[in-house]
Amino acid sequence: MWKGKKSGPLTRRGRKREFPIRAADYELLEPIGDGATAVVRRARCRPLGGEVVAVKIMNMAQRAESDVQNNASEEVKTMIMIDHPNLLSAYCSFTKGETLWIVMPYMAGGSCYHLMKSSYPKGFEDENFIAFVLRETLKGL
Ligand SMILES: Nc1ncnc2c1ncn2[C@@H]1O[C@H](COP(=O)(O)OP(=O)(O)OP(=O)(O)O)[C@@H](O)[C@H]1O
Repeated sequence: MWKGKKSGPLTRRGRKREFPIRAADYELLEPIGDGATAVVRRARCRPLGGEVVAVKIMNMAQRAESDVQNNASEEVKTMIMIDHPNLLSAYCSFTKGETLWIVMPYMAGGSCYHLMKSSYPKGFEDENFIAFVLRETLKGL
C-alpha cells in the first residue's frame, strides 16, 4: 500500500498548452525504457491533438521504503520546475491508483548516455567531444 506523501497533481505554470492530469487522456504506446519499479512508455496526448510524449509510470506500492517514495515526489517537483534547454523537464504529474505518472517531452534520440555510447562505443577519444559534453552538462547544473 502506498502511504507516501500524496501531493496533488502538478503542472507547469505559465505554459500555453495545459497537459491533462487524467490517465484516460493519454493513449499508451510501446515501452521505451524500464527499471525495477518504473516503466517509461511513448504515449499520445488525446486532448492535445495526439501530441507524442513520454510517460514514466512508477509503481509506488513496489517502492517499499517511504524515503524512496518521498524521493519520487521530490524528483517530480524538481522536474516540473526545471527550465533549461539541456535538461529534461516534466509537463505534469498525477497519480492513478498506486502509480505515479510523470508526463515528459519525448526524446526521440534517447538519453545522453545512449547517444554517447552509440557515437563512441569504444570510449571517448576526442577531447573536444568530452569538453562539449562537460560544458553543456555544467550549464544545465
Ligand atoms: N522523456 C523520455 N524520452 C525518451 N526516452 C526516455 C524518456 N525518459 C526516459 N526514457 C528512456 O527510458 C529509460 C529509463 O528511464 P528512467 O527515467 O527510468 O531512467 P533512469 O533515470 O535511469 O531511472 P531512475 O530514475 O530509476 O534512476 C531511459 O534510459 C531512456 O532510455
